[in-house]
Amino acid sequence: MEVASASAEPGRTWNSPHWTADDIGPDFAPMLDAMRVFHHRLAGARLPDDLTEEMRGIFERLGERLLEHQVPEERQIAGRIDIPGRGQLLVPNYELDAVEPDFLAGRLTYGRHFLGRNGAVYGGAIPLLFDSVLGRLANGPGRPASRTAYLHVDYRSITPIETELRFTAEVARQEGRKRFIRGTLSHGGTLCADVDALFLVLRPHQR
Ligand SMILES: CCCCC/C=C\C/C=C\C/C=C\C/C=C\CCCC(=O)SCCNC(=O)CCNC(=O)[C@H](O)C(C)(C)COP(=O)(O)OP(=O)(O)OC[C@H]1O[C@@H](n2cnc3c(N)ncnc32)[C@H](O)[C@@H]1OP(=O)(O)O
Repeated sequence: MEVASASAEPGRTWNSPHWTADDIGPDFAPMLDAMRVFHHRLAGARLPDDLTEEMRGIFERLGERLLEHQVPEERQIAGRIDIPGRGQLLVPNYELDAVEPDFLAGRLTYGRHFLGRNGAVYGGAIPLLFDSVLGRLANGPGRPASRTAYLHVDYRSITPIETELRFTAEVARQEGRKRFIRGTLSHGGTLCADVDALFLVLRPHQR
């Protein structure tokens, strides 16, 4: 496996380090998909004690096995690879339908893991999505790395779980180091939330 340095490279962009499917083996992405399904079912479950105990044992044993495979951030795969979900479990998985230099559009479904109350997505999971999608646009190909300075999210209507949602993100304008990006999240014709964000291109000493 070739090891690229994410943090020491001044011109790094969205895709650096550039891990490929060869770096993860055939089972990594399906294993994460299984974990996602597990998260949703766990959030929706009332567990009997014997199953809780069995699961605790399994997780403790698997957690122990992961210890010997810990790597420094520069070699981390999670969140650094261009596969659906970017190889991590923090941000809800989404699919991109349109990828242009100044515009992205896509779809996602928040599962039960992201439930707040009454069938609605937990509010904080929405800026999480926006930071990821808008951050991806802000740090797109040919753009030097930038960091979120603010995300202003307005919740316009309840965002339902287990329902396909659509999002957009577009570069509104660029002023020097400042990239102003806005986005929307909708359900059918209903706007669920929108966002105005500022990303600041990093100065040479910043990382
Ligand atoms: C955790 C770091 C991650 C870095 C990511 C880097 C690379 C990405 C590479 C690949 C991409 C991969 C994934 C992308 C996916 C998601 C992206 C997520 C990105 C994040 O999730 S990242 C974590 C959250 N993020 C922070 O942890 C920021 C903490 N913070 C700072 O690091 C500084 O605060 C900084 C750098 C923002 C600014 O500091 P600075 O010293 O460079 O700039 P300065 O203060 O001089 O401001 C210059 C001009 O911007 C105006 N300005 C500044 N801040 C403003 C604000 N909040 N509101 C309105 N205006 C503001 C000033 O008013 C001035 O304006 P003017 O020039 O007109 O006077």
